[in-house]
Amino acid sequence: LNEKLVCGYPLSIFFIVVNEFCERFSYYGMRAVLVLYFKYFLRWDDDLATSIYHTFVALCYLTPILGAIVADSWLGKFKTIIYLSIVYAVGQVAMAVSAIHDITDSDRDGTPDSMTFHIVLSMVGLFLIALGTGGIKPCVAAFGGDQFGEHQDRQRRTFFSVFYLCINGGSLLSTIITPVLRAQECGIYSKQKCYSLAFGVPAALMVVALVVFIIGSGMYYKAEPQGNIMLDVCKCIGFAIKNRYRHRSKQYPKRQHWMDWAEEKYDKLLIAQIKMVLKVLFLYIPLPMFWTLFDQKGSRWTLQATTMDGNFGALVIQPDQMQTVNPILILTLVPIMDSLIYPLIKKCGLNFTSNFYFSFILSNFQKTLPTFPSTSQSQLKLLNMGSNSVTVKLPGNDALILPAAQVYPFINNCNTKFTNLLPEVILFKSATNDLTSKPQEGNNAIRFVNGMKTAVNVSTAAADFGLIEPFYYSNYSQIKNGKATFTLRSGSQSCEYSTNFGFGSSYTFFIHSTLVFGSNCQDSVTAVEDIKPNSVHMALQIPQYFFITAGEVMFSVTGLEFSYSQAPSNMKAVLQAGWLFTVAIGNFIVLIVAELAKIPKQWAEYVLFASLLVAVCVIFSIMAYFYTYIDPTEIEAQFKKKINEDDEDDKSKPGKAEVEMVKRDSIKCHDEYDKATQTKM
Ligand SMILES: NCC(=O)N[C@@H](CCC(N)=O)C(=O)O
Repeated sequence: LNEKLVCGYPLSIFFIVVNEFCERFSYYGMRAVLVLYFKYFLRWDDDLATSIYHTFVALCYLTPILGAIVADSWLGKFKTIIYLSIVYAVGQVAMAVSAIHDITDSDRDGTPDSMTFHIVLSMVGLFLIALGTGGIKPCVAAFGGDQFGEHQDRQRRTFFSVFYLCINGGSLLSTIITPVLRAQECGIYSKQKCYSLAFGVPAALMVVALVVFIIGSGMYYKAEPQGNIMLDVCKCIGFAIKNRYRHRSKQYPKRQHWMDWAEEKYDKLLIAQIKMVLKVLFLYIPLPMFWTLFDQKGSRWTLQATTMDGNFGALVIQPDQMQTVNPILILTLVPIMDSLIYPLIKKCGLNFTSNFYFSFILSNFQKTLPTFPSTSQSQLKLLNMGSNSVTVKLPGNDALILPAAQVYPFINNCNTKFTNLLPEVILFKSATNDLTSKPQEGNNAIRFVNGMKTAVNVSTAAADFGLIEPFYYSNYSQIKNGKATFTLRSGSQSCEYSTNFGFGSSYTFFIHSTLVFGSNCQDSVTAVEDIKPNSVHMALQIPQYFFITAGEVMFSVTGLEFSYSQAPSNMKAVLQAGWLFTVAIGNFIVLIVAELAKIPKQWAEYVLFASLLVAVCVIFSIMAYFYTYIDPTEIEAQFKKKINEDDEDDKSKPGKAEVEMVKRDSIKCHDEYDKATQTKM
């Protein structure tokens, strides 16, 4: 092993953790703006955007198997990391290029003319990123673990904690930075939201990650790959199953483990190693449920945040920025757990090496949306633009008294026709122009209705509503939260109207016929609330972030180290990939339950997930109780020693009796393995 030590730690791990920091910056930075890119750049709807997003995340956690097989069986971890990092960086560059709208904007109107080009290039980019990020992920963690000697167990545990901190440091920074970059405007012919920059910076960070990793090259301990181990494993398992089936009759004595049926053909060391791996993989079965809940931060929880109030006083938080709570909590909780809680638990004599905590989903639902018409209905709004109340009689309905400057929402069957309304009563048919969902990104959707006999121009610093004809209305414009001042103009005369906005509301502003330009027009505009502003504060999401992150710290950091320490030497990356595979399954569950099953009530979906997690938690606790810790290095050393001794004996006294003895010894050694794994945790 590498002997260059700093404070008892190999110097090489410095390059590995910096590489991980940059790589995670690249991954999470790109992921933070991905759904918005699908929605606003590629113009996909919510469902398609969410489905492709979760499919991509799931793919990123499926490809570790590929990377691990290549690393453990063929190229070794070092070369696999280098080659796949190049693939990864190319993918990130492809994403950045796919987001340059000018490439296909031949008419220079600000929108791409060939969406197919952008879709194809971004899908190719995402595929390469999934291959790269997933492929190197199990290799980097295991490669870091490889840098420690047998006597450095404590340092290796600390390494995995620091490794996790770097993951979250990178993710925290990028989740803050890339949404800011995305919000900038850039372009050659026309200025648009700068997704290319938001993808370009992660691409640059991936190149930095690769360069840092290469700089450390001379300092790493590089374990040699040990042949096509996965093929051997599959063949060995296949043979054991076949052999067991062939000897299913009662006349054959039972063996301790079904894998022992491979003994006739396969090396006992390989069989023992497969047993170690299978034992751990069996323990992983309930784990995807944790990731099912965990990975909804990026979708369901962010969508929930769009319906909440993000005003934290001096700070206004955007819905997608709430995700940064997770890395912030990780950066705080990991040091507290490592330096305080775990040592305290150890002092109390409790064994707490394998933890699995469930989190509670605090589902806060809000009724800020009005009742919208069903598909067989239409919604009408009656606006009285006059200065006196009027009585309106609609066919088949009682007479309505409509006060001055008021709106009356009215649901009716599509086919009813209304005629002969008073000139000052304006009729809106909502199917064509009313907003029926919360405005995006916590913005407010605003429109104006002109009740004057002259055309009025309305504008603010952020939006231009254009010239509104008499008794007509403008399109909706998006206004951010806070105070907005609208300038109302007719010819050379103007006046100003100011009001405050919260998050996620929709208003129709009526300009009265009595408005006099040149004076204060504050009293001559009436605001009618179509959709209430978000009333539940985003801070209420913090407890749910806290619980899920506390669960993550106890479960995921230890799980990473557990997967390394319990894996045989030739399958370290493979077991890391098995661990990551549970994340992929978790995301597929989200895809199936949340996206395809479409449970109508969101609270019912949350309750379903939380109940499943409680059940899984109980099952996992029982499984973990019966799990016995092993020391793969020691077991492998015992086997190797025995094999060497047998070889020596074979050389000096070849003969049938000796061969039998070797066979017996081998079986004894195998029994020792079984005994060694009987001790409970
Ligand atoms: N806080 C998220 C995080 O740290 N994620 C890690 C680990 C994921 C895992 N399944 O181990 C990451 O590497 O992104």
